[in-house]
Amino acid sequence: MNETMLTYIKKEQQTDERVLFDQDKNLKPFYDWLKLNQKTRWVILATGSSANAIEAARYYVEKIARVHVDIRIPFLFSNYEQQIYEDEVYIAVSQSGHSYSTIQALDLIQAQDCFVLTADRTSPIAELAVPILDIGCGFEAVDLVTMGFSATVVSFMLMGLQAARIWGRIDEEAYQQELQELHQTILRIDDTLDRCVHWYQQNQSELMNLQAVAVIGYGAGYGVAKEAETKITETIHCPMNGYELEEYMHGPYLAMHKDLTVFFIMSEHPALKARMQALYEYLHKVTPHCFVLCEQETASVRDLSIGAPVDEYKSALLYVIAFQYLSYRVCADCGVDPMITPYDDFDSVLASKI
Ligand SMILES: N[C@@H]1[C@@H](O)[C@H](O)[C@@H](COP(=O)(O)O)O[C@@H]1O
Repeated sequence: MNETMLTYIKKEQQTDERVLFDQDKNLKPFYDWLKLNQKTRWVILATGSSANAIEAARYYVEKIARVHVDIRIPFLFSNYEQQIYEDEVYIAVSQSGHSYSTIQALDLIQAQDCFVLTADRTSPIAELAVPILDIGCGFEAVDLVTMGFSATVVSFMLMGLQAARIWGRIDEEAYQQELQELHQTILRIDDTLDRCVHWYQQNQSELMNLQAVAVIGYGAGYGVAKEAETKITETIHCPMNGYELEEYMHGPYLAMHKDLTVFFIMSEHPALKARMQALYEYLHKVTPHCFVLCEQETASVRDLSIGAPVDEYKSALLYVIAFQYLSYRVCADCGVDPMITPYDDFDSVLASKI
């Protein structure tokens, strides 16, 4: 049987559990480095889903380890931002290890603290003389990655959590509790997928006919919105943007119209959730195609509930499944194979992947 995106969405829970259990082996060079260094400016070089995954995990890492995470676009870094600062540690993230711009940017950083986080130790990025950190998810045959996104989120959160532990930001008890909470969140992935399947079925005819899409989030939900943008654009090919809540209110709202479908990621943050609710009240008078993603069960079949409270900072692991499944299912229902595109030669002609 051919593998599809769904094959890998279904593997997320067990894979993330493995990432958790294997962290000391897979992330060892970074943990060893943490014992000798205390650099608090973490520069990430990543593109596409890898950058989105770091965006989804960054606020957790920044909060628990008290570091600053700076996600840079590799091509801009290589061509315009070549200053290398001694107080920074550089982490290039590429699941496949084939993204040319990320490899090129990493190659420019010499004699500095740097690491590569990849799922393939034999890939071109792993050939650079840089310590390798393993995402630990193994090979994902479907390029439209889902399992690897989730595993990258977990890996980066663990890197932050270990920094907090090793640097004494938290004690052993707090570390164990965090680890357990992360595990409990991972153990809800399969249930969340079941909820997404049910939600999709209830709204199938509407979700199959997306004209234009906006996904709005804040905090970790912003990373989810950006990954939704990547995934929906790569698969369904409809006009699509992922926005941060307040940024949406500074211009993009002017492009709203009655055929726009809007997804509101309402993770638990007292002030921002209320602000998102206010935006929802306004937008849903303009377009009937509004969908809310939240913790609690509601009376509306349009709302996708993840069923129980989750730490806002860990919530991306659950909310992202809605957009992964949506991307897969709309293609399946429309009889489209997202792996087949008229632009199969793009990567080789433009050499964006090597
Ligand atoms: N179309 C793919 C994206 O889906 C992927 O997210 C990105 C980064 O890939 P990697 O994490 O392997 O560097 O590369 C391409 O742009």
